[in-house]
Amino acid sequence: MNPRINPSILAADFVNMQADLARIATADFAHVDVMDNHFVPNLTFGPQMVERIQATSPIPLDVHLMITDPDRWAPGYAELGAASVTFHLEAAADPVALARRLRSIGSRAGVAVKPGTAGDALYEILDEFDQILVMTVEPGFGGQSFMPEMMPKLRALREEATRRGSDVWLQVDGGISEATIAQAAEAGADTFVAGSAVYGADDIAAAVTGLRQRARAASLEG
Ligand SMILES: O=C(CO)[C@H](O)[C@H](O)COP(=O)(O)O
Repeated sequence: MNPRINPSILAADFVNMQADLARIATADFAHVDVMDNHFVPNLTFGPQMVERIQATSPIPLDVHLMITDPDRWAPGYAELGAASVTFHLEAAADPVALARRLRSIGSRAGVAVKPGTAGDALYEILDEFDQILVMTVEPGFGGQSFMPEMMPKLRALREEATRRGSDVWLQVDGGISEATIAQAAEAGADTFVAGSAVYGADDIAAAVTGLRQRARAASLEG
């Protein structure tokens, strides 16, 4: 497994975004949290800002939409050129139609599930997605504690993907650090979002490398 490390720019300095994007150039994707203060009780930014981030980022964008009515808004983020667009299963009226639309625009289609949402709702529609995001905190804020109780859901999704011969990426987001990443890797995650653990480090490139190494070692053992 070649783990992907996606720093969450929720932990970046919003008024020095260009510099903070440059600091994560050795990572795989910049994870961009779009929050609308409806689906989650926090507000970040919308398409105008994401368009500028897309133009400025040295690495592709992994957009995570924590918004209501993604059926209406998600395609616009794919049209901006985001490499992946992930919407929440809980918010989408027609997840399959939306995933197909995102793929038709040229973006990877992702679906996210909150901690209280079961993963098995996705089994029958796994092939419609390029990545599944298992939230390991309640979405809305950075700096929260990792929820190890999400690992059975992640493990079951990995087993189901393997059983179906699916190459879907399994992503985790929330509380990922050097102390927690191994658990998620052992349970089957291959893509790791980390905000505080990356932007809070003195040496960001070393933090990205450290997370990658830990995930790779754990996935080999797991
Ligand atoms: O989606 C998110 C919050 O909803 C963030 O991406 C996530 O919380 C990352 O922050 P940290 O690594 O500090 O937990």
